[in-house]
Amino acid sequence: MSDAAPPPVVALAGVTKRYNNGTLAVQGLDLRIARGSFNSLLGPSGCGKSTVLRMIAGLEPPTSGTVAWPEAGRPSLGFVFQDPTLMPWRTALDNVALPLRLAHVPKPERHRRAHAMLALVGLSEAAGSYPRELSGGMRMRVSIARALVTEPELLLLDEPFAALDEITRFRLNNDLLRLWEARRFTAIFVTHSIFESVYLSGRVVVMAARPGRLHADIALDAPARRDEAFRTSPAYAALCRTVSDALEKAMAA
Ligand SMILES: Nc1ncnc2c1ncn2[C@@H]1O[C@H](COP(=O)(O)OP(=O)(O)OP(=O)(O)O)[C@@H](O)[C@H]1O
Repeated sequence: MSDAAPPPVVALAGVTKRYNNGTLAVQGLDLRIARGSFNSLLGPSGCGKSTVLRMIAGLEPPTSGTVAWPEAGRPSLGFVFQDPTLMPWRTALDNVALPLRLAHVPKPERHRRAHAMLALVGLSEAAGSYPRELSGGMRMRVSIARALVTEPELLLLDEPFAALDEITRFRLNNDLLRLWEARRFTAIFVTHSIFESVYLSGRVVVMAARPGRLHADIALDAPARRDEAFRTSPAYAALCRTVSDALEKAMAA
């Protein structure tokens, strides 16, 4: 047995992104993401968080530097956006089943898997409902179920809960954690919220803006199980203070 750390799922090395209009969105970013970890990217508006996520997803090429998959090649990916982007003319079940349909999974099998995912996000009752009949939180649950139905190894989430009220957001934070505990996908979660990043992640990567760069990389020594008791604990408050201090420095940097 070797003591060497396992290779990361994804490794960004010296990644710079300059858009065609000249905006230097990200400069010289080095980032390694461990398998099965839950990571948040936190930073002020415009610091390049979404750009980093899009480069990892392969939706945007870096201008220089590399995005490499050292482990076993590029894993399967799921992407959750801030807007649930559901098809209004399809039921919740059919929206969740869509990636399986695109992958030519036979109908009985895709319905079985879509039903199982809807059950996992607590929406069994809503399988036959259309998006307009669902609340914002329910629509986001459908969107998460759709991203997870193919059982991706890497889940990328770009401020998925930003448009939701705080109570729904807290509930969905818990849902996401329970899904992560059950499935142990690798997660990279973009957020503006210190509280959310600390609640969800084992690691918070704080970015600074203009140009977007890594400012601080904070490992969170928090209980294995995050729940409402953790949210109201002194340990949580102390971790939020640590991350808040780092963010304040990032904004002044
Ligand atoms: N397609 C694009 N073309 C040109 N500039 C872009 C493009 N996408 C993003 N930018 C610019 O790149 C910078 C980083 O944007 P990005 O959306 O990655 O930041 P962010 O940290 O995710 O911001 P926010 O938190 O506000 O969503 C910003 O200055 C933005 O205006």
